[in-house]
Amino acid sequence: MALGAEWGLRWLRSHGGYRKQEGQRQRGQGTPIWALPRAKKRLLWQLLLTAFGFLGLYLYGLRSLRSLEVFIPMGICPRATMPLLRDNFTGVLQHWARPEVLTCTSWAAPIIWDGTFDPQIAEQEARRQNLTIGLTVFAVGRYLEKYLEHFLDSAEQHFMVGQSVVYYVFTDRPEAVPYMTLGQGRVLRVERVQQENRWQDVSMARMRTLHEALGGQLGQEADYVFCLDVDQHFTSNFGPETLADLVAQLHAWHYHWPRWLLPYERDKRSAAALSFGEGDFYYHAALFGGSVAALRKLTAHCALGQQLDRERGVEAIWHDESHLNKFFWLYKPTKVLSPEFCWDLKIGWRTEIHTPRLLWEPKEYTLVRN
Ligand SMILES: CC(=O)N[C@H]1[C@@H](OP(=O)(O)OP(=O)(O)OC[C@H]2O[C@@H](n3ccc(=O)[nH]c3=O)[C@H](O)[C@@H]2O)O[C@H](CO)[C@H](O)[C@@H]1O
Ligand SMILES: [Mn+2]
Repeated sequence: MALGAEWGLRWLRSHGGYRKQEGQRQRGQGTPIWALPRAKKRLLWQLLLTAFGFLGLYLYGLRSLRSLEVFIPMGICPRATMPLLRDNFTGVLQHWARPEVLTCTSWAAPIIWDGTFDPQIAEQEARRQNLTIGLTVFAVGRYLEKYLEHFLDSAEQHFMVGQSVVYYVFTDRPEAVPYMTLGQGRVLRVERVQQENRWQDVSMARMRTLHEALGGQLGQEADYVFCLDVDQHFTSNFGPETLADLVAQLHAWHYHWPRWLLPYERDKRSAAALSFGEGDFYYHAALFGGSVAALRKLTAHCALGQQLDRERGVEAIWHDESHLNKFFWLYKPTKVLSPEFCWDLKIGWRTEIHTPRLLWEPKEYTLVRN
């Protein structure tokens, strides 16, 4: 406070000085900076310093403020729940390996963190079950050139390595999909979708398209499916330990936040609305997955909610993500992935993030969005 007052006084003083010098200013137009009167120079410096100060706060201050959120506890698993915690592919989870984070939900679903599961056991189990795993991704408009190749390349290196995988690329320009040499047991199918006028519509239209695909060939050939955004890439092993009937991803920016602060849709007119007592976690729409039957239900629910909103002339704040969050509130995921599975480097370094599996690409909306 005292500092602010001091700053204000100094500013007023120098500003007054400026006014006094007004006449001089007009006479001396075009005067170089070193020849400016003292008061003006002081004002100039103060403006410059303030601008740099705000820039610094914006670039580093907010980030350091954000890094304090790790001290907001995520909660702990009840002791009675711990022995029950199983990964459907690795068996009992070693939740004691990660005491600093939340490893289960209140409905006893595991939250998968690095170190709590054995990836090799999961791989063997998936092979034993002879599974085919689908990976869907949309690359419409400029998202195709910007992200698709890197996304697929990285998936070849890290996504379900050693398993049968079928990629489904949905795009408005199938001919522009880059040619890829795929590993054994992996195929890529390209499906045409229409371009939409707004990027929000491309994002939301995914739910209906996925619903139809899951009812068709994709649903017949895959046992489990993951549906991903294209503006990210795999950086480490993303294997069968992530599989379950209904899989949700904790949003990297919100996993420490108290529930009432989470960016759910609050407008009651929207089908996605959650009131302040509702919601478990904030889930990220850039990654969700599950069995074909569960995903049929999820995509039908979200597509219908979006349709109802359109008819009422409203749009949920985070589009398909808002509807997804409503769905996961009503129908709880059977497995939750820690933010390690879909991390944003912009958040900065955190001890609890051991091995990021997917990384967000830097957001370059002006380049890719309409
Ligand atoms: C940090 C942030 O702001 N996150 C929100 C933002 O995610 P994003 O900023 O990550 O959205 P986005 O631009 O990645 O769009 C979602 C996905 O749709 C596809 N796509 C989208 C537009 C397009 O013209 N072509 C195309 O192919 C593509 O696969 C893309 O990855 O928006 C989403 C949809 O509302 C969610 O609400 C997210 O929470
Ligand atoms: Mn995205």
